[in-house]
Amino acid sequence: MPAALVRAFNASTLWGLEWKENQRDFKVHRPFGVSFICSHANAVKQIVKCRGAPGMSEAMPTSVGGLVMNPLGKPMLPSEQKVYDVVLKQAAMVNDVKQQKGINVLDVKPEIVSPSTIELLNEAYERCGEVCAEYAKTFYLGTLLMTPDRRKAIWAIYVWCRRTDELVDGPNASHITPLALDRWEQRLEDLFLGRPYDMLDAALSDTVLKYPVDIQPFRDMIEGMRMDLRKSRYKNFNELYLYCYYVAGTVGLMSVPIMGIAPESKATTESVYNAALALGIANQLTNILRDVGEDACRGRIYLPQDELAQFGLSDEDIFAGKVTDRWRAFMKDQIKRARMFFDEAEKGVTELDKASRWPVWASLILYRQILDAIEANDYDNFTKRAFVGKVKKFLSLPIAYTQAFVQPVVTSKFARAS
Ligand SMILES: CC(C)=CCC/C(C)=C/CC/C(C)=C/CC/C(C)=C/[C@@H]1[C@@H](COP(=O)(O)OP(=O)(O)O)[C@]1(C)CC/C=C(\C)CC/C=C(\C)CCC=C(C)C
Ligand SMILES: [Mn+2]
Repeated sequence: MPAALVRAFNASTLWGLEWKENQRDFKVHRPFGVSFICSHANAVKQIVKCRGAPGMSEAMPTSVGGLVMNPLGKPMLPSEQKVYDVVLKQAAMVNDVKQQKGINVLDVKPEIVSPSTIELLNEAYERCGEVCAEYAKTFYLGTLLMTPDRRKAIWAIYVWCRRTDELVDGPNASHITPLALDRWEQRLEDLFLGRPYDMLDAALSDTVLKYPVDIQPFRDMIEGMRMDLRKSRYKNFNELYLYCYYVAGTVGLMSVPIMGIAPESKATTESVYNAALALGIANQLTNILRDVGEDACRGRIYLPQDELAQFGLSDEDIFAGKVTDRWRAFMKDQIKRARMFFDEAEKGVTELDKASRWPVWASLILYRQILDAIEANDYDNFTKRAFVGKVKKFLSLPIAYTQAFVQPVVTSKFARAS
């Protein structure tokens, strides 16, 4: 348990727990600044009491025997706690504005721009759509199921993410220095202030003006790229989780304000953000498992080193690229974990605005099938690239539709087997 601070609080009720430096007592924060010091046992009682209150999310971390547990029922890793703080801040921001203004902040703000600007912006959005279609057919397919306004906003976010990733993965990657990433971050700050540098930035600048999108996940994605520049090994899942948050969990947080939360949803805002975060993490873990061979060719191993060792595997085995029983057993474990994050994400999709559920289900089901494809390749992710064929892709659309609009009778297992 970190000495400084363990927080397991619900931002909407403002109940909180602080682990005191003496490692014995907790400070319990209550709404309106009333707080008190109490023993560990009492603090656990308090937090259990607070979680039992109506409207509390099941996705919230719980405290068991002094350990903060994650939604998967495992003790929370330090990086999970750090990321969870971001989720709470994102959700608290939305809740604050909602309370102050008494409006649904996830509604689109009206456009107040001249016709010529609208024309230029439309062109910029069109270009973003073309880039998305060119680089990511599956995501593009998902965006076609969205309302036109949301589709444009997601294209703009997609393009910014893709350009950010290209800085460290693209053809000029070998020339990219931390300074270049600092400049990219300055450009980001500028576009959030309404000062876009180019057309594609202008589309995002317009999007963040219209939707309540916070800058923090964007900054964090750049941080992920910095991490990619300085690191090619991950000691354990704690380190890998943080990387996955930076480069992919952030996409989930960026997308929620666009997708919108259903006005009739009873879930807490943070539980929806948490599910979106889980979808990003699940996607990235899947990406990593699909690309083991490709990444190894670039000298990169995005797998927890301690878990590899537990299965008697080392870097040399990855570079040798032989599918052995040890490798299969290791992969089974990794796939199981990725699926747990997909399952966690599922809980949040139903809470999204009705019009957004279909595309999100579609992308979830499609991405999850890559894990099935790795299994079908007998875990050979060294020489074979797992992919979902066109027929399966199109068959996923009605399944996603059923999940989104009909009573959700299709379970994750059924969707996987399709
Ligand atoms: C409540 C709830 C479940 C809400 C849904 C929230 C939501 C829409 C989440 C989306 C999560 C998502 C799509 C994450 C993307 C993860 C990802 C693929 C990250 C990639 C990182 C780096 O990986 P790597 O370098 O190993 O991979 P490549 O070989 O380079 O591909 C990224 C490349 C970072 C950049 C991410 C993107 C370019 C994708 C951004 C996608 C969107 C904005 C589209 C989201 C749209 C739909 C329809 C889900
Ligand atoms: Mn990449």
